[in-house]
This record gives sequence, structure tokens and C-alpha cells, in this order.
Amino acid sequence: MTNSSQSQRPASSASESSVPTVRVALLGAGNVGAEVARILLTDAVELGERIGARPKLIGIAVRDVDSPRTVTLPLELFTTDADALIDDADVVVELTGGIEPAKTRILRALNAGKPVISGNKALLAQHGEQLHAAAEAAGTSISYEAAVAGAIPIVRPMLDSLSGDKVKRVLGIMNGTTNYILDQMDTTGASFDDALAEAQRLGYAEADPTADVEGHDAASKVAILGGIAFHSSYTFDDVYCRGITGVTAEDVEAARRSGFVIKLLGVAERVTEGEGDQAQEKVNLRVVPTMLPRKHPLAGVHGAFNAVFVEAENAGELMFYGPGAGGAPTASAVMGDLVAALRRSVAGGPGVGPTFHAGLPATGMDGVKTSFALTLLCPDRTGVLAEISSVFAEHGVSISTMQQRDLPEDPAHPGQGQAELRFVTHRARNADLVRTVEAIRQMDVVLDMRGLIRVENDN
Ligand SMILES: NC(=O)C1=CN([C@@H]2O[C@H](COP(=O)(O)OP(=O)(O)OC[C@H]3O[C@@H](n4cnc5c(N)ncnc54)[C@H](O)[C@@H]3O)[C@@H](O)[C@H]2O)C=CC1
Ligand SMILES: N[C@@H](CC=O)C(=O)O
Ligand code: NA
Repeated sequence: MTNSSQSQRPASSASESSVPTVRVALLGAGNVGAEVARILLTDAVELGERIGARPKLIGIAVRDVDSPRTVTLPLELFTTDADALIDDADVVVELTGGIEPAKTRILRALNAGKPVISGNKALLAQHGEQLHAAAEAAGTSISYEAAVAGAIPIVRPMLDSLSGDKVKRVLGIMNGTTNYILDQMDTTGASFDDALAEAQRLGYAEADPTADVEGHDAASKVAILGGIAFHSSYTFDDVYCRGITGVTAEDVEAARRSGFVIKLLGVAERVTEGEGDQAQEKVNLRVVPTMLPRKHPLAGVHGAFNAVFVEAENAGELMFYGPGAGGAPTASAVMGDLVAALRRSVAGGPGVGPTFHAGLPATGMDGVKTSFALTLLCPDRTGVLAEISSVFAEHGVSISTMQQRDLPEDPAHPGQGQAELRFVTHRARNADLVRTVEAIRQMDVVLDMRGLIRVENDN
């Protein structure tokens, strides 16, 4: 490799053609990186026409040059010296994941004025502001369409197309692995573990799938998207996060019997706390397993697909839908960012990044209005229902539906029938719902609390 200039102008490569070339460094050749390399190698000429300069893949930095790959790539491109590769390039594509050394490498490229494309939501949701500041200071850009909802164009529409509107809420399915698992459990009766193993095999899961199933991956995406939507800076720590490890086959089955489906939803929404002069606008960010009525549009999002609703003051409701994970689909988003960044390089100027001027504080769950489904095991006798209903009423929470399922008599307690009572509440303040649930849990007539999950419906 030769040393390239660190300017934004594409370098000429007379040996290959008269079209100028831009030198692309790729960090990582896993599920996504290998697909990006494949596209760069096969489509360089056509991409050159779109960009005005031909992208030349000059090297791929990996941990181990001899690791088996999903795509066959020329061995001479591989190197373990990421720093030398970055220094030799005009543009850097980071697809290794994790915080370090990815952060140091990205900063190395940005500080040298080189545009960076990354799919690293974990990093962006922790250090996004610092990376943007470095890009701005050096007059370059960092782009990350792949980091949120895979192939779906959502980051750039939020940054560009909706930048003249006022976003009220962003809500959706933002993790392919958990959607795949929940969908398999619902439609085929697969076990959690089998479905996760298949999601890993298909290249949907993170290197450590705990990030997926504990909701951390979706939380990073909510922090990134919420920040763009509300012109503020949020990190992973601002997101209230619950994963799907607590969702059992029984929960999935119970939801199905009631005409619902369980999805892991990510939400970022404006909330107003306080009243009158004290009223303050804040933003609640959360990731929670949620029951949705089967007729809800998000209930029909299957497999590793994602879907994101954006509610904006003037646009109204928008829905973005498509593959949320997987090598080739995610590589499509990376390539879109790469072409856009290189077009800017060729034409001059870094383009427009996000702003954080609004500074809306993130807020906790207490004031958020939501509804719960609650499944209780109780003795099947007169008065139980009234007793439980009165606790809901005492806390100002109204019941939307109640279903009773009589269970076979417990042989250990002859003569004492038991019933499963399933309540779905209307929307109420989260703090009131939590107090209601705690009071119900303490009641003598409640033998077991079998399921507790949020519900997204219109009431
Ligand atoms: N797999 C997917 O569906 C999606 C992944 N992403 C993100 O894209 C990035 C890459 O994801 P995958 O390709 O699935 O990961 P992967 O685990 O399949 O591949 C990671 C690659 O990076 C290399 N690598 C890791 N640490 C390195 C280091 N310190 N130095 C040099 N090379 C290193 C590995 O050798 C491997 O080639 C991650 O940030 C991930 O969150 C984003 C959207 C979707
Ligand atoms: N592990 C992630 C990959 C894409 O972001 C997911 O399953 O959604
Ligand atoms: Na995307």
C-alpha cells in the first residue's frame, strides 16, 4: 500500500482507468463487512459512475487473517494493521463493533479529515456526541444508517427529510434477533434457545447476543434515533430497558389466546412534566416487551424485519419497514452512506450532521402513560374479582378487559377450584400502574402473578 494524501480530494489512479479513484479502508469482515467488501469489489465501476470517482477497496483490517469468511475475498486485502490501513485511505468503513478499539480508530480517521461510515450502534449510543464533534472539527462526517434498523432508511430520513418538522414520537421494532425469536415462538412454537441459535446462524445477532436479548442493542438504537428526532443528545444510559429473557412460552401462548402478540418495542417520545409555569418538555426513551393486538400494523412484522413509526406534527404518521438485520441488507445501508459520503467528498464539503441545541432532558418512566396486561392465579370463589377490581379503582387505574379461565382442581386442595384472571388496563400513568401491581401482588387472594407485560393499544 502507498501512503495517500489526507485531503478530501480523490486520488488519481491512472493505471486502472482515467476515472479518479477513492481509497476505501474496511475494518471488519464479519457478517456485514464481508458483504460490503463483496459489493465494493463487484460493483466498483457502476459505483464510480454514481460517485464521480471509483471506490477502490485497499484493505480489510481483521483480528485474524486466517479466520473462515462467509464470502470468499482476495487474501491479499487482509491485514491486522488497522492503523496503517486507516492512514492509507481516503474513507474508512468501520464494521468491527464494540467500543474499543473501534472508537480510537474512528477518531484517528476523523481527526485526519477522513469520512467514516459505521454500523456500530453500541459505540454511537455511548460516544456519539464526541464522534460528531471530532468530525465537525475536522470538517468531515460520520454516517451510520446501518446502525439503526439495518437496511431500512431511517437515520437519513430523520436527519434530512423530517428536519423541518416537529417529531412527537418514534416507536417500533428495532432489533431483528429478538423479533425473529418472538416470531418463531409465536408462529412455530420454537423454543427461545433454538430460535436464538438460528438467528445467530443467519447473521442477525450481535457478537455477544446478550446485547440483543437483554434489549441493549435496541436501547442503543432508541438513544440514537431519539437524539436525532428531538435534536438532543442521549446515551444508552438514558433508556429504560427490558429485554425478552423473561418472556416465556406461556406468555407468548397466553397473548395468542387473547388475540395479541408480544413484540420488543423501542419508543422515544416527548412528554410534558409538571403543569402551568412548571411544565417542562422532556423525552422518555424505553425498550420494553409489549403486547400488541394482532390487527396492529407492528404485529405483522415477522422474522428479522423491523418497522419504525414516526409521528410528526405536520407529516402525521409515517412507517418505515424492511430487513432490520443480516449481512447483505445491512451492507446496503453501509453502501448508501459510503456513496453519499464520497459524493460529498468529490463535490466538496462535509454535509450536514445532527444538532443538539434543543437539549431536552431524558425522563424516567413514572409520568409515561401506558397500559398493562396482568395474569393472576386466584381461588375460584365469589368476591375475588370484586376485591381485585377495587384495588385497580383505588389507584385510579381502569380495567379495559378481563378474561377468566377456569383451571382443573388442584388434587392437593380438593374442593378448591382455581382460575386464571387476565386483566388488560386502560392507559394510566406508569407510576400508578406499578403501585397497583404491587398492591395486587400482596393480596391474599392472589396465589401467583403469572404474567405482567405492557400493552400498546389505542385506549
Ligand atoms: N449483523 C447485523 O445484522 C448488523 C450488524 N450491525 C453492526 O455492524 C457491526 C459488525 O457486525 P457483524 O458483521 O454482524 O459482526 P461480526 O462479529 O460478524 O464481525 C466483526 C468483524 O470485525 C472483526 N473485528 C472485531 N474486532 C476487531 C478488532 N479489534 N480489530 C480488527 N478486527 C476486528 C472481526 O474479525 C470480524 O471480521 C457491529 O457494530 C454491529 O452492531 C449493524 C446492523 C446489523
Ligand atoms: N443484532 C442486531 C443487528 C442489527 O442491528 C439485530 O438483531 O437487530
Ligand atoms: Na437503517
